[in-house]
Amino acid sequence: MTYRVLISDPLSEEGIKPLRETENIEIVKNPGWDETELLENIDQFDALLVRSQTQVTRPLLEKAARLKIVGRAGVGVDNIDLDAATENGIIVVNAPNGNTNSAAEHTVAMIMSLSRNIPQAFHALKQKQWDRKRFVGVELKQKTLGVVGLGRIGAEVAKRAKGQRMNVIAYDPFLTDEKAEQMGIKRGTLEEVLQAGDFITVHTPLLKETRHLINAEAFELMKDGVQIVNCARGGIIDEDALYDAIVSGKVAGAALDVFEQEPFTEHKLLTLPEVVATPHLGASTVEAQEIVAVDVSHDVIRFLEGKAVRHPVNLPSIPSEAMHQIEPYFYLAEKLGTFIIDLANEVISEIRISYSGDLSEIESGPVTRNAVKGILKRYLGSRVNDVNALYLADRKGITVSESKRSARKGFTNLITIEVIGASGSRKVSGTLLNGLGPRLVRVDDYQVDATPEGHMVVIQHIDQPGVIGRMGSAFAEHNINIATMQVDRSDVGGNAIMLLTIDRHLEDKALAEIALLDEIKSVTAIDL
Ligand SMILES: NC(=O)C1=CN([C@@H]2O[C@H](COP(=O)(O)OP(=O)(O)OC[C@H]3O[C@@H](n4cnc5c(N)ncnc54)[C@H](O)[C@@H]3O)[C@@H](O)[C@H]2O)C=CC1
Ligand SMILES: O=C(O)C(=O)COP(=O)(O)O
Repeated sequence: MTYRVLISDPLSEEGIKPLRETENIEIVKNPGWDETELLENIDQFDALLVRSQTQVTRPLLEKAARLKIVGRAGVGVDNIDLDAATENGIIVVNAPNGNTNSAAEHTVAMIMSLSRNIPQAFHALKQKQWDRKRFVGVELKQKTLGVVGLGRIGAEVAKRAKGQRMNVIAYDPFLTDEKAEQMGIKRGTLEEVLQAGDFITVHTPLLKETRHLINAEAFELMKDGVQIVNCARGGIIDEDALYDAIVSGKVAGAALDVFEQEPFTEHKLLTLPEVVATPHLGASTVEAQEIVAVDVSHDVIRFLEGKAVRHPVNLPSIPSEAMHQIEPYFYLAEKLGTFIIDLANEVISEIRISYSGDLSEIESGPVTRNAVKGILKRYLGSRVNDVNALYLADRKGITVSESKRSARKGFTNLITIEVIGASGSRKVSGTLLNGLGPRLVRVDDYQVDATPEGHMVVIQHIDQPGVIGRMGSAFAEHNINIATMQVDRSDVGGNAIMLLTIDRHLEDKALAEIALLDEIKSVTAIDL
């Protein structure tokens, strides 16, 4: 199968080498499509790689019938409708580390441009004006830099500011006193940071909570003559409020790399001499572009090869060590899920998944998603995957719960999936046997031992002499070879179960005839 990858923004050619070197990947790079053409063509692609320009909207994602993954070669994913991606089972990955250094360096360049009026002075000189008085600057030494958002980039900016002998005060909901002390900076509330900064730089993502975080009231709190830097996202600062604050003289200068609407050629802030700006260049270095493109290419390859991605945005990120531990259970969980929904054979309202033994200590979320995927596949086909399994279960009104028990129950690891429908509860348990792979070990309360794959049949019957023989003959009559057979019973002469693996699918006609035999209570064919 050939995977088709669309690259719709300028990505480093060097950086996408891993994709070019992977067999079965066909790349369409920068075809120059406008929004309508992109919408018309998106259904031909399995993967879409973007930077910040392409707007990955709900209509686009809903049209993208083949799309499995969106790779953002950079950090901010505010140009991607994450809810729509999740609902449509499309994983979004980004490259969060590759451009940190470049964005931090750009921020420092912006702070220094502001403090020494470099862009304005250069512009005047180009206009043949040798004007030294107008461009007297201020030193950074002993000034205070207020950092709002001390994540990867904010922290790098803080370190560099310390190199300029600035005092740094930062606000981030995750910043602890210990971390601040370690970095030699001060921790403050948002208000304290706004009040203390001679320069204020924002480094948060653009979220509902951070939209217009720096607004008219925030400017009111600031020192007169404060200078503002935004190399994070347009929209964190209210541009109208910034314009007013500059015109009123409250803000002495602003350096902006990002804007509420991009791209543009006319902007009212750019009419002000106090504003210096770049067209979203924070990550635009040869080095950063190569790293982010390599990172995102590797994640796309990993995903298309069925491996866990390193930087998921719409799935919880699992450290690779933990992933290594749980990945072997994905297959087992999915098969158990499909097995139990076929056995239950009715609309269910609840899924209970329990983990025992070693599994009680694992990060079980991804395993649960695979179990739910196995169940929902029977309702929803290939539309369901790890990304949307829980969302789709919720939308179908099915509750999913997890429990953990450290008791071993005879197995070092055991997953039990119970589904509950109108006629009651059905459950199945499976384990991963060291060196032997996945095993189905319990169906309802009966002990079995089978590999959960291929064609299986579950027969509920009465424990009486001759049933096993008659069953063998019945399958032989339909020319179906029985590969394995497991039998267990509740008590002598009571209810019993037979679990067969057979060499081909059991057709409805044969199943109906077998089900008519005496002592047989039910026959269920399960194809895993
Ligand atoms: N101009 C450019 O070309 C580039 C811009 N960026 C942007 O820079 C920003 C920061 O990127 P990273 O440092 O990599 O992200 P990050 O995720 O490492 O850091 C963001 C920090 O913001 C904090 N935060 C969230 N809400 C907050 C709030 N209400 N108040 C204060 N702090 C809050 C988070 O706790 C986190 O520590 C993002 O918006 C990203 O899109 C990133 C790279 C290049
Ligand atoms: O990584 C980010 O968040 C950026 O803003 C960089 O954007 P870009 O890839 O240069 O369009």
